[in-house]
Amino acid sequence: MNGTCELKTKVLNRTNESKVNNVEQETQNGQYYANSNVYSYESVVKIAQFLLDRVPFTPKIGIICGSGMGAYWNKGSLAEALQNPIKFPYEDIPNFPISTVEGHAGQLVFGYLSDVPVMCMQGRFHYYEGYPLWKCAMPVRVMKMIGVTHLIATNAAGGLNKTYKVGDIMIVKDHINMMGFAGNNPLQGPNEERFGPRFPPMNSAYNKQLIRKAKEIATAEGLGDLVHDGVYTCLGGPSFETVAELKMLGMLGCDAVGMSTVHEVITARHCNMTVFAFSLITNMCITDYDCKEEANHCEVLDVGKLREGDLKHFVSKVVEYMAQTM
Ligand SMILES: O=P(O)(O)O[C@H]1O[C@H](CO)[C@@H](O)[C@H]1O
Ligand SMILES: Nc1nc2[nH]cnc2c(=O)[nH]1
Repeated sequence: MNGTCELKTKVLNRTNESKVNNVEQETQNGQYYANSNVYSYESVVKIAQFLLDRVPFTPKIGIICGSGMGAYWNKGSLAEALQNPIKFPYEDIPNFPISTVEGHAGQLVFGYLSDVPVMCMQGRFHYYEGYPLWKCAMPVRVMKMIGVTHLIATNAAGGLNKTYKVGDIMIVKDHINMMGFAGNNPLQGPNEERFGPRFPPMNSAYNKQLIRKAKEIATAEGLGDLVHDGVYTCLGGPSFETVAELKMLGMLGCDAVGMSTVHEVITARHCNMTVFAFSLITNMCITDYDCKEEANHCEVLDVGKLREGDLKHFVSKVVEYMAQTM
């Protein structure tokens, strides 16, 4: 595998400061909230318009590729499989953050999956990269402004549920917003009603019909043994969890743990997108003090590579089904 576990040379200091300042200036209006989103509604529309001006179709399905699933060296990966792709490196999109994590190529790709137009984030943004949650989730709003109604969020996660195995797929049926417990939420700050309501409900965040159908698809495609549904939780990272933390998360009812997705889903539901999400279980969480193994990002990327064919096939079928229901 090319480039496994070498930190990208593109690091935060390549962020275009003047671009970021533009957004801040548009939104300050004499009031600045340190913890709140500096992307005004208009600035998100502008980003969407920049992309719409350059793409001859408008996708209704948006996909976020998890670690290893959107790596540029994984030629068989989901993002690399889009037909007739039009690619936008993040640094070329006005006011967009950049990806700094190995396994996240750092580009938006528009193209066709099973003849259905989609847009795909080949690389997402994480809190531990230094981005606030509202910035990590901002591209979801761009998707919405482009016309996306259905979000597929994928991630790599550690398996807490003892019945899971490395390489399994956990369809997310619910999440526990641990960062929210600590008062951190992507919707913090003044609410922009044009995106959604001040107090969005989350009890039906993950579409039940899609969960049911995805399980049927998995069975029909011979992936039934790999697929579970469960509860995902996101911690801030970048450190992996201690044994005590993992034991606690298990007791709380978490089946898988990662460092993403929850803030994207909250933002998507806030603007009324239909959400489907799944985790690729890339490692089993270590809850035994005598275990000599340690969690590591190489393993996460390697399992993404191993499962790329199955995941591409699974997502293509889910996309086909979604397109029929629109
Ligand atoms: O959630 P994604 O981006 O798939 O990646 C997961 O894998 C990385 C750790 O190996 C972390 O970024 C964690 O969030
Ligand atoms: N927090 C966390 N994120 C992950 N991403 C992939 N595996 C893991 C894990 O074990 N813990």
